[in-house]
Amino acid sequence: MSVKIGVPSKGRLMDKTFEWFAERGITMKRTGAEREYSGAVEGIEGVDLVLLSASEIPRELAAGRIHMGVTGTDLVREKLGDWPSVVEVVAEMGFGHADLIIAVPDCWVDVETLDDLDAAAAAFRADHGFRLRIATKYHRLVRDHLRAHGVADYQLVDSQGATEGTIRNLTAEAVADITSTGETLRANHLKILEGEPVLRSQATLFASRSALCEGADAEALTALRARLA
Ligand SMILES: Nc1ncnc2c1ncn2[C@@H]1O[C@H](COP(=O)(O)OP(=O)(O)OP(=O)(O)O)[C@@H](O)[C@H]1O
Ligand SMILES: O=P(O)(O)OC[C@H]1O[C@H](OP(=O)(O)OP(=O)(O)O)[C@H](O)[C@@H]1O
Repeated sequence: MSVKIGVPSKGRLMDKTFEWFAERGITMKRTGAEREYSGAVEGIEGVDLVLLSASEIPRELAAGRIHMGVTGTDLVREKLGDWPSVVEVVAEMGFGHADLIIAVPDCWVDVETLDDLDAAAAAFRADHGFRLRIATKYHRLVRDHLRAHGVADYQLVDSQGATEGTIRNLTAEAVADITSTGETLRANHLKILEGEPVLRSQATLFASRSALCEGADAEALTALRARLA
């Protein structure tokens, strides 16, 4: 079986991934019609390109349906429990940098840190009779981070996009989301809590540890690993 590499199917992550492989003598390109998700690999034998949503790449690696895959560290850590036993980090690729942060409205002048958030959450519950809501799609990472910092009196509400808008829409009081330039937070009058982010993420090339991968062409895999080393 050829070696299958999963790559994000569109946008900057795809373009930068293609550039990264090109710098190592491997040409990846989309083929077919403009909207057709088919691709090809040149410059190395026995390697196939699989174009996928970045958020589905962790699951495909875990299942062993792809042997290698490029996606953000954030998505692998969020979607795979005990991720080091499921995938191996082959290379951090030096692009797609983003921080997973927790943010609250600018106007919450008494809330600058996680300790402040904890106090505000207790007061919020006493005032409103329900727990302060934090909108996010990163449930596992945010829950672990808040537990590690002793924040308990909150609830997560799911938001799969436009998360910074949930406060304006009155469906959450705080958000936990990825930021890179900070523009979306500023535009929505939100400020990041002080301290380390929940996670610093970047685009990373992962290899699957799944037994299903054992069928991959060993020669092609060795040649590919050597090229990427
Ligand atoms: N503003 C940003 N700057 C840098 N990296 C970002 C930014 N937003 C998201 N990312 C990163 O890009 C990766 C893909 O995120 P995204 O949520 O867009 O993927 P997706 O849900 O698979 O997209 P789609 O389903 O639309 O194909 C994640 O690892 C994330 O950290
Ligand atoms: O710090 P910034 O540079 O402003 O980037 C941050 C934004 O980028 C991502 O959203 P995306 O554009 O992927 O849309 P989404 O909200 O639908 O996920 C992320 O969820 C933030 O909303």
